[in-house]
Amino acid sequence: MSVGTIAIASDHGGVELKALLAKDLAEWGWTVLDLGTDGPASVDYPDYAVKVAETLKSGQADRAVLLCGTGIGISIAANRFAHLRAALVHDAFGARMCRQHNDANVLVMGGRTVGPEVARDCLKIFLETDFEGGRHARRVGKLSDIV
Ligand SMILES: O=C(CO)[C@H](O)[C@H](O)COP(=O)(O)O
Repeated sequence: MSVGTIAIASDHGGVELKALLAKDLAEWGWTVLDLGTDGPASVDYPDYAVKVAETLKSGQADRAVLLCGTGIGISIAANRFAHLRAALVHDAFGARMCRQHNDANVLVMGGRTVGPEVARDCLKIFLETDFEGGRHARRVGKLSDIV
């Protein structure tokens, strides 16, 4: 039985890590919407942030994973959309805090900056950690006021 639906996308710099994480997600019971890219050919990371933004906007998924070489470009692109709170994460602490304090709905990592085991840990924590609300809800609410 599916535990939920999650979108995943990357440019060529994150495509190998995407394949590993998509497999993990399926094994953990998630329905995975793989929005590409599908191979090593060079592509442009903003296009994949747009795909994720559209997928979350439509309600087909309410969480996503985005990957590029460093995670930097694709997180910049994702955070141009008001309904995305994309967190570039490199370790377990960041993965936990982006959920507890920031209610991040997009986990971003770099295929060239984190190894598969760290990435897998971060993803698991991201999925299993709840938003704490309270004072953080006020601050996250203010993010929505920034146009
Ligand atoms: O990390 C990235 C953006 O932040 C890209 O994956 C990276 O810039 C792609 O580089 P190249 O075209 O040299 O493979």
